[in-house]
Amino acid sequence: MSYAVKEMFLTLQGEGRQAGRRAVFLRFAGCNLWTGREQDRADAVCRFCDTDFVGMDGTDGGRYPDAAALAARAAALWGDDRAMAYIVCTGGEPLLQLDRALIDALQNEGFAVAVETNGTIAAPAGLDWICVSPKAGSDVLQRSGNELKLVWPQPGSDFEAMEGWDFEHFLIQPMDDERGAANVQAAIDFAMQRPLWRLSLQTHKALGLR
Ligand SMILES: C[S@@+](CC[C@H](N)C(=O)[O-])C[C@H]1O[C@@H](n2cnc3c(N)ncnc32)[C@H](O)[C@@H]1O
Ligand SMILES: Nc1nc2[nH]cc(C(=O)O)c2c(=O)[nH]1
Ligand code: SF4
Ligand SMILES: [Mg+2]
Repeated sequence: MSYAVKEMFLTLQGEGRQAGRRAVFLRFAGCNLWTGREQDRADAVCRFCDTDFVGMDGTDGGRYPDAAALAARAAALWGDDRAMAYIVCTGGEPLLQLDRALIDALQNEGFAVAVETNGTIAAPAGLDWICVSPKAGSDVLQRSGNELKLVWPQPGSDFEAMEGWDFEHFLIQPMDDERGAANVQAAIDFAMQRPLWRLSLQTHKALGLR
């Protein structure tokens, strides 16, 4: 199978329980909850997305013909010492494309393979780290994983039901939009009221990292 990739780059994971970890980011093109076009945002299921995932025009973007070719380029971005090699598959919605063949190829290059998903598509077997970020108004099929990261505030999110899902970590992350500091305060209030949940900040934005 071929893969449509928006961009790939080396940075630090900015969010969640792996924040601060050196990581290759593999951003797939396309999402099932928004076209990515601004004129469609108001009618989308997911309306707060902070990411351009349209097309294949970013750094190291393009259509990769097979899993081995994509994994080889990711490995070149990481460098030669693969002892702690870590790749975050994101998007867009990575589970539209990430399959067992690509997970195997990435692991053969020495990567631990993480995914950032909206949870509407069940994850393939073999992943090393699963982050599910539910979107209000969508049906979450993937109810297990390593971390559940809820962007807040999101009216209509059933966070009490989520607390019964099978995750190691529950994170509450302020929505980055024009309300800015009010959303940060809302997330702080949430974490203060519900000790199961920890605050997750998008540290890469504050630090000027990609
Ligand atoms: C761009 S999404 C791509 C992966 C997948 N489609 C998903 O939604 O999880 C990566 C992460 O950024 C989060 N995110 C997107 N827009 C955001 C925003 N405006 N503020 C805070 N987090 C946001 C998502 O919830 C998700 O956890
Ligand atoms: N540094 C950095 N950390 C991130 N964590 C999740 C991201 C994403 O867009 O999925 C992201 C991103 O785009 N950059
Ligand atoms: S599901 Fe993820 S990639 Fe898709 S629009 Fe929402 S935040 Fe963006
Ligand atoms: Mg991002």
